[in-house]
Amino acid sequence: MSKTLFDKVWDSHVVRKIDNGPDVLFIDRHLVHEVTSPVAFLGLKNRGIPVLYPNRTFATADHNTPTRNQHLPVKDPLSAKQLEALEKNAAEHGIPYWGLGHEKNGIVHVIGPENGITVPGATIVCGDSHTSTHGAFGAIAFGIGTSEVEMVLATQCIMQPKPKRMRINIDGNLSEAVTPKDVALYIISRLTTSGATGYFVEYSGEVFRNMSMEGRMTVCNLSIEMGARGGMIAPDEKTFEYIRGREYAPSGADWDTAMAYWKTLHSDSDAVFDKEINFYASDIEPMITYGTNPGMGVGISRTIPTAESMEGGVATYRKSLEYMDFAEGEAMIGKPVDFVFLGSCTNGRIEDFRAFSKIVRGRKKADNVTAWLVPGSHKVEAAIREEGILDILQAAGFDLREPGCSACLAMNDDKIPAGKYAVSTSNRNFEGRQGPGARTLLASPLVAAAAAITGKVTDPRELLEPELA
Ligand SMILES: CC(C)[C@H](C(=O)O)[C@@H](O)C(=O)O
Ligand code: SF4
Repeated sequence: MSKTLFDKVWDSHVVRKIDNGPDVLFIDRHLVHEVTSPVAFLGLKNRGIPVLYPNRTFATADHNTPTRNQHLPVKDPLSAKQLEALEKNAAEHGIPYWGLGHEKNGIVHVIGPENGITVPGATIVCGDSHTSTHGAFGAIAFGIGTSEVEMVLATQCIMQPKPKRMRINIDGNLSEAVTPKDVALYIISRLTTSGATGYFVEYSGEVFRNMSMEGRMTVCNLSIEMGARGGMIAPDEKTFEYIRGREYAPSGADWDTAMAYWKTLHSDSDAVFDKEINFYASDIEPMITYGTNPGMGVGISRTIPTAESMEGGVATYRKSLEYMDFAEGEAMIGKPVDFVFLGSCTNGRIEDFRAFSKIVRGRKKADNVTAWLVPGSHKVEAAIREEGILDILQAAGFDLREPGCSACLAMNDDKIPAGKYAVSTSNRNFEGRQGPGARTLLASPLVAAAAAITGKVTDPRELLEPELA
């Protein structure tokens, strides 16, 4: 029988089917961070249960971590406590732990792929919603709650109702300065933040085939922001090349066995989806959000939609604009910007720093902008130095911080002050997300770089050298 990619991976991990209930799924890889794991470990302790497969579990510190002076003790007492708890729990259960300063440390969704933990056909969970990122490799990856983290630590299984299948197809070629982030923000603006609720999405078509692995990760990362349980892309040569030789990836004869399986991981030509959606690459321009959810995005050259043009939720819409201190019908171009944040599990990878540096090369940071450039991991940081990107950034008046989630959610020292506008490459623009009262404009690294140089919302196409576009 023909199957979708999602069905192939899901069905091969079902340990037991419960009548009229969820499936019990085997979980290949479990990623753990300091925020959602302490209570789960405590639960195990109280019940006297060990971690079943410590070697399928990987722990990193990312959310509560400072992005300056990581060699010094963490000042915030709550953060310090969370980090200590994770280190202690990992040591007690024999789980690899990559704490602050460790060469493999970084944001959980950046380090998984980087170290070859993320592979096609795997089931991957983490107590974190953006676990969907790992779907870029053709894995089924989704976020879970703390009680489920405990369940996975104890049994390496999870109970999950099977989501429905959606396919989003985009053919054609992306225009100049249109990045994977713009593709994702475009999809969410069209589907809304609940448009894929109850579904697991497969992205297909030329646009995703032509995308780098980093770009695919950005798109899958944002799947959760349209309500999807996760998103995935069929693995291809690019995927295999990315994984080959990474530390936790299969090697030798295991590589050949893995490849034989991975090559079967695509939706069969006559596979049936519960919902299919088609968009066209030529309709997408560099995007920016104007409101307080990731679905409130427009092409950067457009104006803020009027309340009348919104389908329902006018009161929420108006409240959102009030929070942003924006008015209906205003142009986005030219809006003043106080902060620029380049980083997060959405856009904190090397390709994002390359894109940012393309625009800032040979120019100067605007005086009115505070810029926080935060690599997603130490490996990204090392690549930024090795590729000479740091020199370009420094010459333009920027500096680099140390890896972590940083201003993506302000659970650490990096908080955007109340009332200030931040062009941010992260994934959420909810009220207070980047700090109490902070106002977030989600965008790509190119749009962020253009804002950092001009001090206002600027179309990146104006600043790109034609041959670099
Ligand atoms: C802290 C964590 C539970 C949270 C998540 O699940 O996504 C965070 O990573 C976020 O991005 O809001
Ligand atoms: S970078 Fe942001 S979205 Fe990603 S895991 Fe950290 S807080 Fe969550």
